[in-house]
Amino acid sequence: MCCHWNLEMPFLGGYRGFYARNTITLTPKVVNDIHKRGGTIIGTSRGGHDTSKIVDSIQDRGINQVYTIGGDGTQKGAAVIYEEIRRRGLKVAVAGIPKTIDNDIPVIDRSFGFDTAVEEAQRAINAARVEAESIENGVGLVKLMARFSGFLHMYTTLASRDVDCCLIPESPFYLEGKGGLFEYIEKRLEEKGHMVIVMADGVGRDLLLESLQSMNLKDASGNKLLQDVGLWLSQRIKDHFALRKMVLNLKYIDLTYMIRAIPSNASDNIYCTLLAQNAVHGAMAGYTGFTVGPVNGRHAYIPFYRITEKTNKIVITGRKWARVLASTNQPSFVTPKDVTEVMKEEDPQTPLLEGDNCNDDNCH
Ligand SMILES: Nc1ncnc2c1ncn2[C@@H]1O[C@H](COP(=O)(O)OP(=O)(O)O)[C@@H](O)[C@H]1O
Ligand SMILES: O=P(O)(O)OC[C@H]1O[C@](O)(COP(=O)(O)O)[C@@H](O)[C@@H]1O
Repeated sequence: MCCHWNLEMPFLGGYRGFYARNTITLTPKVVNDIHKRGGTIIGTSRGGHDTSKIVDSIQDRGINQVYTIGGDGTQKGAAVIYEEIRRRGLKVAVAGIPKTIDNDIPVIDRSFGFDTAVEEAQRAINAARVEAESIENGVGLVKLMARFSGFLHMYTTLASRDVDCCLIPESPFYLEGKGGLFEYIEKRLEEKGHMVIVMADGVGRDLLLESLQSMNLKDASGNKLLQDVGLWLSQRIKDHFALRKMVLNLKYIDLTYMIRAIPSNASDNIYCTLLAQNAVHGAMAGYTGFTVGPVNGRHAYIPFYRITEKTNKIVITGRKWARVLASTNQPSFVTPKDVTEVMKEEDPQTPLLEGDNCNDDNCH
């Protein structure tokens, strides 16, 4: 990229920034150190996606390149803007840059921020293990972000080797009876005297739906809001052990924003630069309507429709999840009905490549 640029248009505060008319001038001096800080200097928001107003603003200002940075929602938003730009016949390139700690964007190998989040989560797991190890029948319960995809939890578990149970949104679990979570905790404490559980904030939705308050509440982007499942699970585990008159010392660590708010690590810094450069090169070369990112290790321009057609999720009948089960020894909780449903979902009608989109073990 050239060195004498002056980027005057970045809109502040996500999509709503397009019509709020707040912009900031980005110069090399302004952005020089931003990779050493967490968060974003251009702000973020949920909701506020009025396509028509956004494209009006793009048109009024004579913008000819639009770059969006964010997760699967952001890519969907960019795709809709791209369609409207095409409909109006404007000469404007739209490029998406995949940034989310959830790693839930399909097709690409991983999203920017994911590696940093996995690394940071290791520190929490370590703290949970130390706390749990120090006390009789200690259980460290760590909650990490992600409502619908358990990649962060799976990779954290595989990397740390201290995790005894990993609960992800894709794999429904149950508490009571044979093969249930309570039985496993009892067994693990008997064997080891302590244990660490990692959970996503989107797990156990079916169990939580019993609590009516959390139903139909949505955030500004339309994502379903969930009750704090970590506090709920902590209480259920404590109640179970109290009923059985067994000693239990549970330490609950809720890490949600601690993971997302930190500066990116070295590998993500390099990756981010590549994504940014490739996005600019794509737009300059005349491409539009794409998300940039590596596919099986090769950087590619992927049409929006491929990115928005589904969400990247862990295949609970796949090899990678099997590795987690083998390394933790936790019950799989999977029933034959779950397997049939996964098989149905994983039967792609229009494969992109063989081993499409890293859901299985070809990519990460
Ligand atoms: N299907 C969609 N069409 C248009 N805009 C969308 C769509 N889904 C999400 N968005 C917009 O994208 C932005 C980011 O989405 P969100 O789900 O909050 O975060 P993320 O990008 O991390 O997934 C929000 O402003 C939201 O309104
Ligand atoms: O409370 P907020 O700001 O809406 O964020 C919560 C959600 O954002 C996410 O962290 C995703 O964030 P990013 O896509 O920005 O990395 C989800 O895992 C989580 O459920």
